[in-house]
Amino acid sequence: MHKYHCLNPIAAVGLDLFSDDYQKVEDIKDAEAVLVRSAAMHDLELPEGLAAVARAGAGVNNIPLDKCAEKGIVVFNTPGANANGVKELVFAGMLYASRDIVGGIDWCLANQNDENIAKTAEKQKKNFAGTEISGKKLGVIGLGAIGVLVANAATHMGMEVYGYDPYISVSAAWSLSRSVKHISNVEDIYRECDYITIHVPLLDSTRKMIGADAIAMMKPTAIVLNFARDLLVDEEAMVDALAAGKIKKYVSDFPNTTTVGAKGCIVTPHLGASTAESEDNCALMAVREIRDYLENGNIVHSVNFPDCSMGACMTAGRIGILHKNESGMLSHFTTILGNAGINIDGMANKSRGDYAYALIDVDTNVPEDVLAKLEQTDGVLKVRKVK
Ligand SMILES: NC(=O)c1ccc[n+]([C@@H]2O[C@H](COP(=O)([O-])OP(=O)(O)OC[C@H]3O[C@@H](n4cnc5c(N)ncnc54)[C@H](O)[C@@H]3O)[C@@H](O)[C@H]2O)c1
Ligand SMILES: O=C(O)[C@H](O)COP(=O)(O)O
Repeated sequence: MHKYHCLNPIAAVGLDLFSDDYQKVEDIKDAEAVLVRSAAMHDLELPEGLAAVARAGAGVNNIPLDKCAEKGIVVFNTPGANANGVKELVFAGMLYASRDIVGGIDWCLANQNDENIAKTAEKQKKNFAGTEISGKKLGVIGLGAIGVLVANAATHMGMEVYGYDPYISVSAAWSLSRSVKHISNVEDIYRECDYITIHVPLLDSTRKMIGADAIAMMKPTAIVLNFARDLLVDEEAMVDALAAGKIKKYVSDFPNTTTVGAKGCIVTPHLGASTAESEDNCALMAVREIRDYLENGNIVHSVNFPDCSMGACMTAGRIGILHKNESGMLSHFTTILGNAGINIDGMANKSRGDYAYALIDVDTNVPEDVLAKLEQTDGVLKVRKVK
């Protein structure tokens, strides 16, 4: 019986994919797999039996990836599964920032008891007027699952779109509209664009990527949208620039004491992926990833180990070895198995940065003492007997 624990509510349509061989447990200590959305895992004690964490979503800054890797815990996310939900909210943010829609709604509520509200509104509406997005320049920083959808949709809204992503994947590049202008210097976006939207992961290299210098380059009419993570932007500098009228609006999906209530800030409560469709897509993908790993040893969409897949096991046994990406590891494994008289039928070994994974199909059951020898090999993080 495989046991899983949910650190956040996960959509039922996903959990329903678990077969009768799976049991939901209330205590993480008992879990072989964990499903999580944005719950902070950095300070959690990770149980010895934990084999996999699936983030039902994109951002994994709430998960200690290296600590998990060192303990042989494979972390997955669900790339693209909530991208459309975010894309739609980005357009809502652009439109909300273009006219004072929030101020207008507030005005209507404040005047709800005015019998002449219809007439008064006609006089007051000029206070909430703004501009249109069609014909404006949009800069998209980060052209992954979300950035590509935003960029492409913006071209259909009549916007002139600039895209910046020095690490763009081949599949994202194929998906990107030919109308999107390729920008190789992000400063061109800061200087030229009316709307700037950021869609990069929060990493050490991207923290405060939009800093005071970048903000100083922007037009006084610029609108910045941040549906990625608040720490990507120097928000103190942003709030100062807004107060001084140096830029027009900052739209963020990440409420905090710096931005909520500050002049020019429109803040939503992390709603990007909070749609039925996104929640279902993420849950389905996350559960499939966990099942494929626990049942077949396959790693698909991991963020701390390489992807490595051999389909379903058709031989007598299969083992998965999570190990450091160091020389000589494979020869240790083959020697230990060979000395035990175990023939290797098939094998895949993939690496990613400091970590690697070997998936080995064998023609006989692998006994406990052989598994122990593999586990005791220097550089081995965890050995899993899949079959
Ligand atoms: N508001 C929400 O609810 C919500 C929902 C989903 C994702 N997100 C956030 O949005 C981020 C992006 O999501 P995604 O699904 O598009 O991820 P993704 O991995 O598909 O795309 C990220 C892109 O950023 C690019 N990138 C990385 N560093 C860069 C840099 N320095 N400059 C320019 N580009 C860079 C990568 O090459 C990649 O193409 C997530 O990491 C997450 O933090 C927020
Ligand atoms: O990175 C993500 O996928 C988003 O920030 C969504 O987070 P959530 O699943 O907590 O809504």
